[in-house]
Amino acid sequence: MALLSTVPSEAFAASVNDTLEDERRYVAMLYRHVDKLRDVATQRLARTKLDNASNPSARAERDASATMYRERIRQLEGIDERLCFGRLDMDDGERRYVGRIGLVDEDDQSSLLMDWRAPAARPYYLANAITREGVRRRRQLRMKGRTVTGLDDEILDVESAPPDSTTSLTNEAALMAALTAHRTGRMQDIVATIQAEQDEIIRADINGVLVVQGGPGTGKTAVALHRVAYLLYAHRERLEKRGALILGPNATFLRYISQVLPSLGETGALLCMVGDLYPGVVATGSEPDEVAEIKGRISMVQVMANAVYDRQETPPVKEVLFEGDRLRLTHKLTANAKRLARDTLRPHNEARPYFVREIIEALTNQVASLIGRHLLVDEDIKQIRFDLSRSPEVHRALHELWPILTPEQLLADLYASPERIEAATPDLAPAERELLRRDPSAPWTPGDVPLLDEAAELLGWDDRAERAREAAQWRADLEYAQGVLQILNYEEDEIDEEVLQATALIDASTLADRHDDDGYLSVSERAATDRTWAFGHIVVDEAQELSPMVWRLLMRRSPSRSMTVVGDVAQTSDPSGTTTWGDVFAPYVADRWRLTELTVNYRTPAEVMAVAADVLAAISPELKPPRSARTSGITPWHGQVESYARAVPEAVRAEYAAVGGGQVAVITPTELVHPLGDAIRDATTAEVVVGDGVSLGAGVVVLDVRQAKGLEFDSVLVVDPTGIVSESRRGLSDLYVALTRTTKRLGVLHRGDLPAVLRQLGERDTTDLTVEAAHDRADEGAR
Ligand SMILES: Nc1ncnc2c1ncn2[C@@H]1O[C@H](COP(=O)(O)OP(=O)(O)OP(=O)(O)O)[C@@H](O)[C@H]1O
Repeated sequence: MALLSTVPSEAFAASVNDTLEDERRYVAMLYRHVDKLRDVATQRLARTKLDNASNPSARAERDASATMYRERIRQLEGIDERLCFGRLDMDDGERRYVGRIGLVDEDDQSSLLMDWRAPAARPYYLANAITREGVRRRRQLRMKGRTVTGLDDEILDVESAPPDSTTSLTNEAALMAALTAHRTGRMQDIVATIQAEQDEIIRADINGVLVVQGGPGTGKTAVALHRVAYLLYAHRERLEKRGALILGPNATFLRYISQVLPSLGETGALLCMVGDLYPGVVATGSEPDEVAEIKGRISMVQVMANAVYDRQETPPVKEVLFEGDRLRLTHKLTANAKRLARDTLRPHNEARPYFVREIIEALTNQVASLIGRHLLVDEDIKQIRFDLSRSPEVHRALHELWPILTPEQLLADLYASPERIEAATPDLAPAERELLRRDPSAPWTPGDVPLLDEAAELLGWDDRAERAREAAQWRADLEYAQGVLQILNYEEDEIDEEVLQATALIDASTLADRHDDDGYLSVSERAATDRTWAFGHIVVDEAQELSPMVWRLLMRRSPSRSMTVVGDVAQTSDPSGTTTWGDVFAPYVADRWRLTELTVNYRTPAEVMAVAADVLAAISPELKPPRSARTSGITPWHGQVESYARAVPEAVRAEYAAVGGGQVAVITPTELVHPLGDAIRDATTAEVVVGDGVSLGAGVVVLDVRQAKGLEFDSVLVVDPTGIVSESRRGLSDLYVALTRTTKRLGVLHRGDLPAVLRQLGERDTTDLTVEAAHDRADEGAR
């Protein structure tokens, strides 16, 4: 992809000025249109709220309408910023304004604004001087709030361009402005500057598994999110019914990307991490890598099957007391009942009635023999059978022989018992078995989620109705609370979700009968509460990190195998993750998956990428680094220091001053995150946040590599590279991730020798660092 400059001449700039007013008028008209649409939706919402629906179905209808109007208002608010960002002038004189949503003139149905996803808007991203696609001029509108502040024109038809105009092939001016802007802690959409190789992926066929491999900063996440917006537009009916799932690596990352889809006018996708994929379980626990690695192995499928098998017991003999008689279930009897139940090929809980029926039949025969069969008529036998099936002793025996199990119970019992672990894991070494042991009171971890899912399949566990009821209740609680807060005169956008939840506790029982129908749950809400939900499309980000067991779970949620999988096999940190895409998909789609690559790094400047390339070569000489879209003119540096506690806060102060209002990240081994965070807090006036769940807008954040996955900052200080490399089995990949989080500046601080792979860093005198920091402090004092 060529990235050429647009350098407007004076004559060209003058003509731009002439038209600026016209564009301002046009865009103002578009905003008036949007305001009108929003007013209509607001009025309809108000009217719907007044509707005193008298029966459950009318209430469900009212709530569904209210949800629809609220979504519409949210959509129109989301697209307000840079509503219109470009214009195409076609050869035949047609003008197409391109923006976030489509708007039409109500009188003549002509297009006022074309949705960026419409086929007719595509030349905006693809046309160049060689393949013009009928475009004569492409115009970028620069906006501040709702006002057009400038124009960038590209004349694609050289013949008709002003004689001294510069012809360029791409939107480089706008692209570079976007790439060098300060990071805010929230990912921005790229709708105005999507590049051709990205556009191909965004609009690729929805069917099948599409793998997008790309180095750091190549826009994989951005492309994946814009692809969801595109698919929601192009296949709205399918995705409205089945929903779209976006899976990301951690909560911080999900918050980081959470604004992108709303800014594209889409709110209908479900954002999750692996820990959320088993409804009803909050998998927030953590565990050592080696435990997670065992749980992620595909051999756990057999382990779970063994664990279930182990719960179907056949003791040598089982005695059951019934009305004073001691009945005997011999091994042969229970084994026979077990075989019959298993032969049904049903999951454990569903096969149980067959087992129970056999056992009750066997016990009925015994009781009949004890009384004397010749004395009994059919009615008596029926009565005995009935009494046995009501007997607590019989129930107890049946429970011991073939218990009804929930997935949580199966897994908790397994982890709690060395004997059960041994029985289920014949192929594990004793030390590995020991690693699986866990206290039943410990919280579930993301590694447990696919095992619970596997267990649910094996057990035939179905709690959809219960989950749906819970979700309906939750939604009802929130809406009630919202109502209360509005009575108290809060504006809707001042109400944060935690306050809502607290207020929701006021009167849960009133709510229960106000919303006794769950028919108005949105698709995402229904999908989130249903373990067996089949999504219309699944997007997986940082996909290299997923274990084989998680892939198995995801394939269950995508029977149509409609997936977009984005990742970089060079950035794999998780010991269960993958370094070869073929290995992931072969079991599910053989070789029927498509691989596409992104090759340009939009985040990391060339100076930093040159350093990271050596690390990449050390991971695997076959891996090629992406090409940086720009240089920064800033040399990445390293400094050897005696004490991190002293040097890091000074370096942070210097970097914070250097990025002037931007964001600085310290990326360091996990054990240093909190100690360094504390030391930095005392040394800077900036807001400093530390560790997971970071507030994304803070000036300084301190993270380990996993927490920094997928994020980016104006300046990155990597502290203790040797510690990062030795911290995990894939330490070099972690170092590669850490180095490539910066959009501008990179510094590396180390106590011992600099790792050889970082030899391209320019050496920096650390006394100089202290002097610079002191200088900044003096400056601040002067201000
Ligand atoms: N066409 C584009 N126009 C403007 N900005 C872009 C474009 N493509 C990518 N970017 C920006 O480049 C940065 C990196 O993008 P993104 O985070 O999607 O990359 P990634 O491939 O997912 O990176 P990583 O694998 O390192 O997490 C983001 O700030 C993104 O907005």
